[in-house]
Amino acid sequence: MGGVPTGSATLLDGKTTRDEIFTDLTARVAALRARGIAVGLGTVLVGADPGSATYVRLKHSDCAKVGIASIRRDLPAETTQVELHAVIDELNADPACTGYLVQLPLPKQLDESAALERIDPVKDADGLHPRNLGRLVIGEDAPLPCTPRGVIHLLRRYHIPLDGAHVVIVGRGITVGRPLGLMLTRRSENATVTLCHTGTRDLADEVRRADIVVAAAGAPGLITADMIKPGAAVVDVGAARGPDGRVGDVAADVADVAGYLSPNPGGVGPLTRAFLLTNVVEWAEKQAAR
Ligand SMILES: Nc1nc2c(c(=O)[nH]1)N[C@@H](CN(C=O)c1ccc(C(=O)N[C@@H](CCC(=O)O)C(=O)O)cc1)CN2
Repeated sequence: MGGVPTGSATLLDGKTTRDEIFTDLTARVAALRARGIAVGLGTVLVGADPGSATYVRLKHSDCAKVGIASIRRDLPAETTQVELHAVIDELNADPACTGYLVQLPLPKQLDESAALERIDPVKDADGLHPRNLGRLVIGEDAPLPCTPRGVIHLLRRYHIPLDGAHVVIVGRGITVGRPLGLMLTRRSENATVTLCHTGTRDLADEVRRADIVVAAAGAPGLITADMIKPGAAVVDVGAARGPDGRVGDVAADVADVAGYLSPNPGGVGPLTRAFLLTNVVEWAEKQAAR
């Protein structure tokens, strides 16, 4: 589970793909700066979850690489909803912060939906504000959630056909499964999607029909080799944390059956970060064009 697969599948290399995106973003940020337009990404991290702390740290080091200013708000685990909303209001009002995110998950005492709704939708770097998710549902322009953007970009980068493909997504969360299903069924992607979850009966039968499997359940080892159609593309977005770090949903022997497989780490994770920066740069470019 997780790590670099050793079977015959072609690896979907997220790090190289991320570097390509960063090269492009660096030039676009410089072009904006030359026109006097600054781009600034903010993060709000509540508590000390080790996974979340790592992701936030990496997001800020990415900003430095492409020339985006970054603003950090790290709050204690016992932060109240009122205190969290005050920080969100502050970032909404800060002109140096052109886009930001609240790192999920939040500690149990906090209401995630209320926090996401409090973000100014034009500063929603993650595409998770209900107005922006609603715009995705009705096919209007909006910032798109970063991990689904990363999954689609990685599949396209390796020329894996989406048009007419049967994609089985395992996981119904708001950061991956639900928005990915909406994005893959747009006319531009034209895939057919089955959205599975922990309550799906005969999960193995559903997965076996897929040309492309996206595993985003956070259940280590859930997807095994016997569930994979030979030659299928398998994208592992699972993000459980084991004693040795991040652990994906896909068992190691899937690499012997799949045609393509994303490593985890080193697959979609780096692209989640790349598309976060892409969202803020795209927004700045749209503003500049108005
Ligand atoms: N506000 C949000 N919260 C969360 C999101 C999100 O899109 N917005 N998604 C996930 C976590 N996530 C983004 O924050 C994320 C996941 C993975 C990575 C990443 O770079 N992973 C690396 C390994 C990093 C490491 O552990 O050293 C990889 O897979 O190679 C970045 C961001 C939940 N929360």
